[in-house]
Amino acid sequence: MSTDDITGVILAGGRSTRMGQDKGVISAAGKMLFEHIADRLRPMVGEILINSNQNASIYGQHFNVVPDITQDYAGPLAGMLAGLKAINTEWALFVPCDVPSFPLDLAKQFVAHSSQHSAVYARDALRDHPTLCLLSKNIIPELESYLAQGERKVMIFLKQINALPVEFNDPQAFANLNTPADVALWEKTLGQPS
Ligand SMILES: Nc1nc2c(ncn2[C@@H]2O[C@H](COP(=O)(O)OP(=O)(O)OP(=O)(O)O)[C@@H](O)[C@H]2O)c(=O)[nH]1
Repeated sequence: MSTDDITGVILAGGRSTRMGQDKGVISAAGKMLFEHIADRLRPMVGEILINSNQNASIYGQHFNVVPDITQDYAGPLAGMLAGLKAINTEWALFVPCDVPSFPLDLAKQFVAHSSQHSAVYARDALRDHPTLCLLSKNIIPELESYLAQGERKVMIFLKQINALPVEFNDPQAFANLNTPADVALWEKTLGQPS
């Protein structure tokens, strides 16, 4: 599998209630959060899409925007379904808009482990990070039926489809920015422009 076989999908479809405004477009360390994600993602994929349910006029200046198909904020899996249905490649690499220091070798490690699996996801020594995952389009029917049953949990779905966890060493890489305080800390520590 080459980078051209993978579309990067930035997951920015949540409500951002803890942040108080759409996380994807807040400014941090000189750029909007989704731009930090896109810059990191760009070398890993052939094309980038953004899953979002708001601010399409901002995201749309940079990338194609794909809103959720399912109703009522059904969680990140809704964004994954929308992304998988929109891509022109077999594979989608999903990264949330609020994990700006995600591993630089994310796609490389996922691809190295994907030959026997239609789904792989990240974990570190402490926890699973199921919203960072590489999924094949062929899981769409299972995902549709899971969501149609009213189920929402990403990790349970990934287990159900026998997704493979791929371990990464640095838990810091998965720092998740949910609040303005998280953003301020990230800017101070990891987010300084080099
Ligand atoms: N498409 C889509 N993505 C979602 C939804 N809810 C959360 N996400 C995404 O899932 C990832 C983790 O989101 P959370 O931080 O748990 O939820 P959030 O809505 O962004 O923020 P809070 O309202 O503060 O919980 C982010 O990339 C979100 O954009 C949803 O209903 N639809």
